[in-house]
Amino acid sequence: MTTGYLYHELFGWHDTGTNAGLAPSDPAAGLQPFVHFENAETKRRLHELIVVSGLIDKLERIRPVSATEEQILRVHTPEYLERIKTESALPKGGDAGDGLSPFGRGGYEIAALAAGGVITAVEAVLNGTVDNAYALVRPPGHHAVASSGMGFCIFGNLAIAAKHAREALGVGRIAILDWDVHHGNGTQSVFYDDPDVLTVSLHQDNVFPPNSGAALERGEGEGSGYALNVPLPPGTGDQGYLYAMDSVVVPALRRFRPEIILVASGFDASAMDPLSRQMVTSTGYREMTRRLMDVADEVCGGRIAVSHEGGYSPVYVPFCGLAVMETLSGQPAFGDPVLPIVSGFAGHDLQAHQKQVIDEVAGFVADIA
Ligand SMILES: O=C(CCC1CCCC1)NO
Ligand SMILES: [Zn+2]
Repeated sequence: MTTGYLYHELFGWHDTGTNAGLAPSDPAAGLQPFVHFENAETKRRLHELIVVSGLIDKLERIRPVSATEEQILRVHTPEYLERIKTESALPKGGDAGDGLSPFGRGGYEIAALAAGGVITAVEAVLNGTVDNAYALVRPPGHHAVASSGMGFCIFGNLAIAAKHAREALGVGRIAILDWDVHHGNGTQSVFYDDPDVLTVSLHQDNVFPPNSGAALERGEGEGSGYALNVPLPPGTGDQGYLYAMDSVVVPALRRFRPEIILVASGFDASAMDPLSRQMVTSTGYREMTRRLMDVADEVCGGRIAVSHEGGYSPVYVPFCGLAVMETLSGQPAFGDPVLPIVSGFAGHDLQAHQKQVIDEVAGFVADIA
């Protein structure tokens, strides 16, 4: 098993400042400066654990190539691209559009490298250089829509890569699984009317974006039935996520039979994340990856390309990310010292109210032709 791995130190230089990802500091309102939730630390710590654990020696290092304007414009409007480039040239940078997604000077070049990194990883899987790949990129991308960034995202990294695969490389059907704890609204919006791109999002119910990712968001026009959303109740743990994999994701992929599976891999569903209330452990991520690989072996020669999204626990993102990459590469577990704590939490078993939500969405899978 050859697993590609892509990381670049420039991703750690994406400057999101000290507005905590909430609002600019405002002493009168009691808002103190605080590092942005989306900062370099969790990604850098994951990269360093990959190195220190020795897993790096079992991975095929892939060097990112920046996305071209033409590639970015397959998803984003010219006006949006020009605004990002203009603000990126300013001494203090700018914001992708919602006031929560700042970037420093040169932010455009780093965001283009992130999008291009995912393209590079997808190309390596499609051309057989590697069997599967993990692109540890930053800034994230799954919230970005055509005319704006949002939710810490600037460009729709995975959407741009999927468009490239289809329009430049002639790939037919593509499935995109989003297990970031927040709804993959941006990716979904790009392909909402496209029956050749299946988007499946497993997320905590109505966290971000607000009022986004309901079970009845199923696509539109020709794409009706090719968007699946599983809005999981807060507190869902490993067994709830694995039941969603077994009941919705795997059956949908079997019916859809993509030529490659892309994954928006956030670790903010983990049991130690500050921006959500789920309880997934490294074992949960390991098992989710295992199930995905098994169905990928069945339907698309094992072709999987993963793009890093959210995840804000400096302590636990590293171990969750390592578990995914160990599984992708077929390597033994290095160990997770946090696991005894989080796996002991009550509520990891599948709960009736979680099963009810998942079973409702499972009923939609039959509409995939
Ligand atoms: O991890 C994220 C960012 C979510 C935050 C954006 C504003 C409040 C929650 N999206 O996947
Ligand atoms: Zn997220």
